[in-house]
Amino acid sequence: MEIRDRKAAQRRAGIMARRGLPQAERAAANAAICARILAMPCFQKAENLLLYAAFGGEVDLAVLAEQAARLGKTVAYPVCEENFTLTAAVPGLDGWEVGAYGIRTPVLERAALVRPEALDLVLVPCTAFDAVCRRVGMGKGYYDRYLPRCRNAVALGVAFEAQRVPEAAADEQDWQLDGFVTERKVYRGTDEFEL
Ligand SMILES: Nc1nc2c(c(=O)[nH]1)N(C=O)[C@@H](CNc1ccc(C(=O)N[C@@H](CCC(=O)O)C(=O)O)cc1)CN2
Ligand SMILES: Nc1ncnc2c1ncn2[C@@H]1O[C@H](COP(=O)(O)OP(=O)(O)OP(=O)(O)O)[C@@H](O)[C@H]1O
Repeated sequence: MEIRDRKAAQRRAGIMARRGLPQAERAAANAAICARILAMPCFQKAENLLLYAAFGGEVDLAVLAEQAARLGKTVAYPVCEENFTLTAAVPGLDGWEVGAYGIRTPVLERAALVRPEALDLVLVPCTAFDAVCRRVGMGKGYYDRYLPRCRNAVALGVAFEAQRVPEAAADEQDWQLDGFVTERKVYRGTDEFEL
């Protein structure tokens, strides 16, 4: 099978897997993942974070966002712009709308922007991943284009164990993540940073 087709199949299966988690299991896994990230040096040291607003059964990082704000960290969210680029935006007062793909998104006009080089930690959603931290996303390449610009940030994938596959269908363009966090453990992708 072509890599493109394997990717599409893993994407479909991963979306089904993350949506199919029973409510109680999902809640427990979300809590465990947030607790795990909270304990990581790469989170504790980070001043500027890029999170995401969960949709389609993704790991929900709301508890982590709350704690990060309480700790005085800057918490930005991705906004989809032209040519599949992302902008990191910190929502202002009354600063949310339903944006591209039906995802809750900061209103750019009321947001403070964070430059990609200023980010210390990027939490990356996925549809499927593997133990060496290859990632399959939603298929538009937003993060593959954006992560190389975040040259000072730890890129940490976030997923449920149910989304893990033996070998993710990644290609040359797919950005290698520094690690992946699930409810079970932290997987290490590179040794560039302390996680
Ligand atoms: N929470 C969250 N925010 C994010 C992302 C993400 O994966 N999760 N993104 C990460 O890139 C960007 C948005 N990328 C997206 C790309 C495609 C589709 C989408 O729904 N595509 C198809 C259907 C996909 C399918 O079911 O196979 C469509 O357009 O209909 C959604 C988001 C930026 N924000
Ligand atoms: N760094 C890049 N520069 C330009 N185009 C890219 C880059 N990375 C990926 N693309 C293109 O984007 C499209 C989608 O890529 P891919 O299937 O890897 O997305 P994905 O990683 O699953 O999605 P996402 O990052 O949005 O969650 C492909 O056509 C690919 O060629």
